[in-house]
Amino acid sequence: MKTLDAIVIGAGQGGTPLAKKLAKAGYKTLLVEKRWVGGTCINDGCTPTKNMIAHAAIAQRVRKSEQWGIHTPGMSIDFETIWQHKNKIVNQFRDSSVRGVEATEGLELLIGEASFIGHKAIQVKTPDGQTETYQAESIYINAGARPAIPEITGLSVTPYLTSTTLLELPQIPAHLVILGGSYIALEMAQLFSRLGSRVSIIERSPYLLPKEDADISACIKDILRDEGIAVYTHANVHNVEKHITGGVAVFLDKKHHPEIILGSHLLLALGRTPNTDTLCTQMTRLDIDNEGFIKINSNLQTNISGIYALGDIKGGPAFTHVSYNDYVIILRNLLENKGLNTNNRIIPYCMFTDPQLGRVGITEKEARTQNLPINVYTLPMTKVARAIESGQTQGIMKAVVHKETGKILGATIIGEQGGETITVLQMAMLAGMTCEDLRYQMFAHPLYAESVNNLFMQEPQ
Ligand SMILES: Cc1cc2nc3c(=O)[nH]c(=O)nc-3n(C[C@H](O)[C@H](O)[C@H](O)COP(=O)(O)OP(=O)(O)OC[C@H]3O[C@@H](n4cnc5c(N)ncnc54)[C@H](O)[C@@H]3O)c2cc1C
Ligand SMILES: NC(=O)c1ccc[n+]([C@@H]2O[C@H](COP(=O)([O-])OP(=O)(O)OC[C@H]3O[C@@H](n4cnc5c(N)ncnc54)[C@H](O)[C@@H]3O)[C@@H](O)[C@H]2O)c1
Repeated sequence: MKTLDAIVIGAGQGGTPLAKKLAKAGYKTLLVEKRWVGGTCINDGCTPTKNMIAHAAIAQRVRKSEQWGIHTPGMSIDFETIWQHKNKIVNQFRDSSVRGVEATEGLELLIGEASFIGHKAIQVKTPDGQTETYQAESIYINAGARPAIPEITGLSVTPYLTSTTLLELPQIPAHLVILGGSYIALEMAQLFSRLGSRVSIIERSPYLLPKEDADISACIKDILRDEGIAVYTHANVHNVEKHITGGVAVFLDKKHHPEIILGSHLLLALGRTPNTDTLCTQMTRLDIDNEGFIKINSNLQTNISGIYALGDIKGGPAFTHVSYNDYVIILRNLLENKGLNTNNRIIPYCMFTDPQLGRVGITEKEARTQNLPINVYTLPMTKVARAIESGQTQGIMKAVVHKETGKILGATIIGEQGGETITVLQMAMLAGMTCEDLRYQMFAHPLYAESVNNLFMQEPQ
């Protein structure tokens, strides 16, 4: 068994930079990756979807161009070019990550699947069928998650796609039926609808995006329906089956929905399952929760001293920037003794529908559940100068503010550039600024950010 200073399992968004920095700091480090360097974000997540979303946005602009006096008759979509462009960008990002790893002295990259075989010891099964064994005092687990495939009657004999396999499909589905109504579902729904698919979304909860406030979910639902996407909420899937036409049939329980939805393709967007099962975490007695996520403390340390977990595999908000920030915490604590932790991290995110949904901090319903004294400010995009000038008036700005301190607890912006504009509020939260400070702050005119003044000039509820 080979002994190293550090082993990083999974070349995801936290693991890759961590492995490089550990090696640069003089730790003899092994980075084990079972598939592709870059993990979900680069290969199956953010990069390919955001590239395809950019293509779809152009299609939509052209479609709507006539309203602006620009005539573009004869528009058509060449999916092969879109698909190849997406693949090119993904390969470019992946290759650049591989080059970065390979150029790092003291870092060994091993392609293969790691699993624990004992306390701080792993085996790696390589693609050529060999098995190698390693041990290290420090082990960092960044093995991520994969699409969840829950038990649904008939699913085992029905063809289905996941977010990963949908991106590998070299054609536009005629009718994409999506189970789930959260981030993956909504981004994919609008993307493929704009490229020409008919799209139906089936969400079990009463609202799309069940974690968001009901007014925010309703706003997103209206936007998607306006584009011709069928949305069924509060809809229970009874069973699915392969249809005689070669497509799929989804049978619903709910009385006020059609009993059967027929589509050409079925996409499961029902959350993600942590990759702890294949890691054999019991061999090193790691604490795992009921859903399979690794339990960690606020320093990202597991129950075993020297073993850390970062990114999606530890549960909590599953975003690339969270995984990256986990790496920053671990590294700076190790090398700079900073004493950083995950407590009170202000976590932003952006759903890349068009318009975007930018979010930071807590929602109104979370604040009310915690019995916090709050003021809620809202401003529809129809009152934002920049939005009116640009013809992008769908959406809403919303902020939850502590009644006594005036500090911002959370905010949501559905709007063109919503993800960028929410960052203004995130920075204000980090700086401890109050809504009073922002009400009178000077921003360049006529940016979307300028509407932060107007948001806090509204009468709060
Ligand atoms: C379709 C889609 C779109 C998304 N869009 C966004 C977005 O716009 N913005 C955003 O912030 N987030 C987005 N996400 C979420 C984001 O991709 C993840 O939160 C992020 O990639 C998590 O990174 P990670 O570091 O935890 O792990 P991952 O990136 O998942 O990396 C884990 C790596 O570990 C490897 N691995 C697993 N098991 C083993 C093993 N036993 N041995 C060796 N290697 C192993 C895997 O092959 C993988 O490469 C999206 C996700 C999806 C699916
Ligand atoms: N822009 C972004 O940052 C971005 C984009 C895509 C994905 N992501 C990340 O990927 C993760 C996974 O996304 P996701 O959308 O798959 O999962 P999710 O866990 O966010 O949502 C799953 C949805 O499926 C619904 N559902 C569950 N079972 C169902 C059933 N049987 N029938 C109908 N609906 C059902 C749930 O109510 C929920 O709305 C997210 O947590 C997110 O952090 C981020």
